[in-house]
Amino acid sequence: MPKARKRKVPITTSSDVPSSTSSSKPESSRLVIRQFHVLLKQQAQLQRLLPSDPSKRKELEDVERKIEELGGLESYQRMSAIGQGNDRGGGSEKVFIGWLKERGVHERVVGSRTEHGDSGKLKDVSEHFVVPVNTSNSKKRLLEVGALKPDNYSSCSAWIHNTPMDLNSRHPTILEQDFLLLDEEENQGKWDLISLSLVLNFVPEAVDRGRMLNLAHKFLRTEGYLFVALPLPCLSNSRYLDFEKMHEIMTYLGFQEIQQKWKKGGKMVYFLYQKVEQGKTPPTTRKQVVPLHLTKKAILRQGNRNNFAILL
Ligand SMILES: C[S@@+](CC[C@H](N)C(=O)[O-])C[C@H]1O[C@@H](n2cnc3c(N)ncnc32)[C@H](O)[C@@H]1O
Repeated sequence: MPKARKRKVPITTSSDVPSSTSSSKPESSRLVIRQFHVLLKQQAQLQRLLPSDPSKRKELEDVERKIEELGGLESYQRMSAIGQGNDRGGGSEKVFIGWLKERGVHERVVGSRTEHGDSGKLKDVSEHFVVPVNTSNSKKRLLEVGALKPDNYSSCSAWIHNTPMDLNSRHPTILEQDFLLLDEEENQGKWDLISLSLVLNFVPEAVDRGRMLNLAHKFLRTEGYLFVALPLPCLSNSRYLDFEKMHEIMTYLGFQEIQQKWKKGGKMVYFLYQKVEQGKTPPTTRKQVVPLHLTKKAILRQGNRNNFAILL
């Protein structure tokens, strides 16, 4: 008898919508997270098709209804916060902070400036969010994209000025903002540190993930640090992305990989990148014409894989 084929379960997929989204069990939260990722991807695809194919409206409405039934972004964030504790033994900020300390970043801050402490060195970005303007010895300006909690970096407040941001703010001090829609001119070279922890895998379209990394490069000052955390299967078991390709994408964008952390059979992979000084980047890796193979999905591995990809 032929062997029954196991159904492929991509990293972002699950088959059933759980009947309740209020459970705090890790399996239940993972289920909601996966289901949510699938629906977001479907929503993005349908939104792209809708202008040329109005018949997609009904499908889009169905998908959006399912997102609502799952509890929307708020439910997803609640489940992610549970996952954050259960799967990783705490937030990934610990990894980022540890790496920054190893590099002595915390030692280069003179004094501990408060948000309003240096007159003339502050710039209003909104009514509530004040970010210090770049000075080499001032607190490091961190943009934490995808912040579920406002105080992830409070233990480093002497040397980090954090601006937590999310599509859906869960706290008055978290800026509600889509990173992809930030003003490019206003943010160019403005940040010392950017964190994209479990954010790239939330973004439904591969080209938007590439754009997110490109913007992160633009928004960092030269030699600034980018922290990226992803579920390990995004690299270890993707049809389209592996460690080598990730390295190629990041190098092309103008990042140097400084640290990498993951373990076999583990759930997460963490990277620390540094924005390479303009003059030091080899001319061939600068942003001229993007090599074709970085703009299209190319199969790297066959078999039972997920479809995670990043395209430039
Ligand atoms: C899985 S949670 C990650 C939370 C936390 N950073 C962690 O490591 O556990 C992903 C968060 O990223 C946010 N997010 C996704 N795309 C975003 C964007 N373009 N701009 C701002 N936030 C975004 C989502 O709203 C969600 O709250």
